[in-house]
Amino acid sequence: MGRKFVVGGNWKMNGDSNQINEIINNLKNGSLDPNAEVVIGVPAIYLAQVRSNTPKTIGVAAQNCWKADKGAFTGEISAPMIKDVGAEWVILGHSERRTIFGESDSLVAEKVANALQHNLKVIACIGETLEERESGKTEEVVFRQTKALVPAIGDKWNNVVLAYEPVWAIGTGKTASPQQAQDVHASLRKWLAENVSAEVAQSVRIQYGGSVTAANAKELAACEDIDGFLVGGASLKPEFVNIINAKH
Ligand SMILES: O=C[C@H](O)COP(=O)(O)O
Repeated sequence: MGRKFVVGGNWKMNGDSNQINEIINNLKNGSLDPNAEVVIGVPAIYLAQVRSNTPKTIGVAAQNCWKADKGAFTGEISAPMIKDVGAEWVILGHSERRTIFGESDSLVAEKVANALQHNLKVIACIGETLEERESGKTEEVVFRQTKALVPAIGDKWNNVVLAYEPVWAIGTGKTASPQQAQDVHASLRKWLAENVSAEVAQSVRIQYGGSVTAANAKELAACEDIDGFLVGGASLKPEFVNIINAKH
C-alpha cells in the first residue's frame, strides 16, 4: 500500500483567538484533498479550543511535551494532558527546540518514547544546519538523529512520521531543491532499511519542511520519497490549502 500524503502545519508561537478562527475557517471552507492527512500543530494554550472547533478529519498536534507524565516540571505539558484535551499528535525534536532550548538527541528520544507510550502520534523532526551541510555532514547528522530515535520508537513506527527539516531552509525562504530533499529522504529510507527493517523503510512517511509554499509544494510533492510537508509560516495563510492539495 502506498504511503498516505501527510501535511502538518506548525503554527509555532503564532496566532491569537481571532487568527486561529480564521485559519480553521479557511480549512473548513477549503476543498481539501481527501487523500491527504492534515495535522495542525497548535500552541499548547489553544489545543483544547482548536480541537473542539476543528473537524475530526484534521488532526491536532502539540508542538512539544515533556518526557514524564506529571510532576514538578513548571511550565511543561505532558503527553497524558495532550490526550486529555483530545489532541492526537505531538511534534517533537523540532530544530527550534533543539537549538533554542538545547534539546539533545537523547532528550528528544525520551520524549518520543513517552508520547508513543501514551498512544500519541509523533512527528519527529531531524535536519542539519547550514554549516553541517557545507562540511558534507548532512547524512551523518540525520542518521545520528534518527538512530537516537530507534530504541525509543521500538515497534511503534506506525505512529511516527519523520520530518526532514534542513535548519538552513526553515523560515529563510531558501527551500531545499526537490533534488536535495529527495536525496536525503532516499538516504534516510536506505538507512532505515539497513538499521531498522525493510518494512519500516518502505512504510514510514517522511515529510519535508523548510520554506514550503504553495509555489514550490507541487514540485517537492512529486518526488518519490517525499510523503508530505511540515509547514511553518505558510500554514498560517490561506495558501496552506494549496499545499495540502499539492500531491494530487
Ligand atoms: O516546522 C516547520 C518548519 O520549521 C518550517 O518552517 P517554515 O515553513 O516557516 O520554513
